[in-house]
Amino acid sequence: STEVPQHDWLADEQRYDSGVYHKHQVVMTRAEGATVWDSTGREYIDCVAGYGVANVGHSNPEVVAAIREQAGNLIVMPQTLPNDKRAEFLKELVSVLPAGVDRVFLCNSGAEAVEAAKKFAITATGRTKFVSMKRGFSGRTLGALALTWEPKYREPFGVAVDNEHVSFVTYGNIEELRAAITDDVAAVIMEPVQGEGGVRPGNAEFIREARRLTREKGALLIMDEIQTGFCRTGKMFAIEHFCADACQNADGIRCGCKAAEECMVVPDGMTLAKAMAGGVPVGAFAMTAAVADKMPAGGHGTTFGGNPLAMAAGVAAIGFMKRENLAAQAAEKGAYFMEKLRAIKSSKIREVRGMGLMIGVELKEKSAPYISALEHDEAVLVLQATPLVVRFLPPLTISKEQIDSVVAAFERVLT
Ligand SMILES: Cc1[nH+]cc(COP(=O)(O)O)c(CN[C@@H](CCC(=O)O)C(=O)O)c1O
Repeated sequence: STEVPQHDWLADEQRYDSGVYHKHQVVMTRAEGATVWDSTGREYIDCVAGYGVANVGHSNPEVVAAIREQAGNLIVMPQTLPNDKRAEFLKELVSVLPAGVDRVFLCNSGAEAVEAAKKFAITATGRTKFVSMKRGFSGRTLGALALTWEPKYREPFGVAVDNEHVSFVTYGNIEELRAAITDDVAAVIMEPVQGEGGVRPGNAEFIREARRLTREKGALLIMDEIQTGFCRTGKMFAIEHFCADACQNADGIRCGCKAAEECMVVPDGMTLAKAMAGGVPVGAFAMTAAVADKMPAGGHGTTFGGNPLAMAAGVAAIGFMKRENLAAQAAEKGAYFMEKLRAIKSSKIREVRGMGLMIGVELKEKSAPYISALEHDEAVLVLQATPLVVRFLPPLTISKEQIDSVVAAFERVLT
């Protein structure tokens, strides 16, 4: 049952929490697939999925079984001591990454992956400047925050956020990008589809030019696939949408199949996290050998990175994605979802945009009241992505019937 004894969990969480989060007045106790239940037994359709983490569905049975088995065998083992599950995960992950991006630093979150990316880029190039994107989001830790555009996230921390070494360019603007990549730039970092910044898909010309310019200038290209990765956008990784068609191999799950120097988009590094282990906290900076080999031994580290529990969950999650062809599901359901949203006749909608099941609806007014109405009146959970955008990040296992219910609910709250 999802109902828990009527202890006031909400009061306890609010009393002891740090206070950084705006707490919704609910207590979520169980989830399965794309459904969540609260402590009163109320059932929700979930288009939050833990901020785009539960791609394989909440409590995916294969992931749960893998966690159960591993928990009984071995939960912790630091990375100085090799482990079978970690080796299996690394092999499975590299099998779906672009060719040549086959050395991985394992950690426990997206921000940690970005922090690692910065350090590896510095040792790989001997440079310390970065180019990031306006409206980009890289994380909340101080190093990742310096690459994150939104001033309200950075301002409270003043000069502790190192803005001296970061320049921001308009996403998609090749001229600005060209001017920003000076000889002291270690790396350009960008999301193939900007998520928290309002669900803004990139375009092939910009991404290919970023690849060409960074190669020319001796800087790294780092693609942040923390939110777009693992089937979310209709491909295993979003950069595959921007490969030249000729580069797509038969099963389409792997780009960069050409030699790296020819490939138009294969990055020097990719930051990964969120859905990678089916919901268990995990992060990674995947990179080429040329980048990995320049980091001094012992130059970075993490206690929990590569722990056998997360690794076992990750092996199960990636296996599920491949076997269920989850990327194709996301592509098909995403097209269906966006078609239904575009069919809504409402003067409040400015634009429906996205890729696969990473969808944003930009309204002509603040989205917060509609997000709140969806939760309270319609039992549908959705996210914001800047003040005007409603963001839908459902589990990729969501059913067409659930999509229809979400669209009908959205239409009702807009009228
Ligand atoms: C592209 C991207 N990069 C890095 C991160 C940082 O990952 P982590 O350290 O594991 O949170 C996130 C989190 N994206 C969520 C931001 C949540 C927050 O406000 O903080 C999101 O898009 O909502 C991203 O979407």
